[in-house]
Amino acid sequence: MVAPPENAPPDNDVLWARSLHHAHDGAPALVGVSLGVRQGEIVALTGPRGSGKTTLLRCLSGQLRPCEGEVWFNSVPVHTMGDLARERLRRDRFGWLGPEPQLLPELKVWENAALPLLLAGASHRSAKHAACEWLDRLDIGAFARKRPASLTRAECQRVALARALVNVPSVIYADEPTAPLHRADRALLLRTLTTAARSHEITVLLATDDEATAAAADRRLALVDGRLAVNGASPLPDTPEGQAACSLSA
Ligand SMILES: Nc1ncnc2c1ncn2[C@@H]1O[C@H](COP(=O)(O)OP(=O)(O)OP(=O)(O)O)[C@@H](O)[C@H]1O
Repeated sequence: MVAPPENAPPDNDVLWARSLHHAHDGAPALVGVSLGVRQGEIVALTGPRGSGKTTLLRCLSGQLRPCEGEVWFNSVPVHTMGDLARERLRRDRFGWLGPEPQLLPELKVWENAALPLLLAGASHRSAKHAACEWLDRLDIGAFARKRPASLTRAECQRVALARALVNVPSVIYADEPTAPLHRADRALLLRTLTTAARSHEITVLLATDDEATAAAADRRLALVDGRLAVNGASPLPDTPEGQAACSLSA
């Protein structure tokens, strides 16, 4: 039997971070953020513009290596992984949904939605089948053979959600996913995301400054100036006590 790594996190958290610090060009964006998230939880990450939400999602998803601190996914250290391993992890186990759909204009809608499966080596036929199922659920199945340029922005955002869900990832990082949408489109996108997450036990980290969007989550975490606040109180200092109290698992 392989011994667990030293200082490994509790194994009941799918995602766990300890004392994350990150600075952009010397300006601090995250200051001692520690958290743990259980499988299947939907957690809203709230806070004003510039409070560090995107930076935290990027560190947790392995897109950005934090200046200091640890990120663990299913008890595997992400912060020490090489670039290739992190890319594979992001492709196979994580989904990303940002405020912009970022679709590839030369690909058809279904190909955009199927991209994570195609990149992972799934057959064309099974990837298309899975992508079209999600597109149907999002009421855009009729556009499967079109190019993104012929869709509205809200429809493109639904394609981006289908792409995030298509390989049924362990974790979806959603960064202000409803920000560019009108109210009805927001509701459909959120409903599909949360329904899919609950039925497939997908963990969701949802960064938002929109109250209605945050209300769809099981729990909230507030970031203020790169620090986590606890229950709306002032952010705790970056001490062992503060880190412990900041843990989402507490
Ligand atoms: N690539 C970057 N280069 C330089 N500074 C950055 C970069 N990304 C973020 N920042 C700065 O880091 C801080 C945190 O930004 P971040 O985008 O993480 O916050 P946010 O809460 O997601 O805000 P927003 O809602 O505006 O995206 C801000 O002061 C921002 O200006």
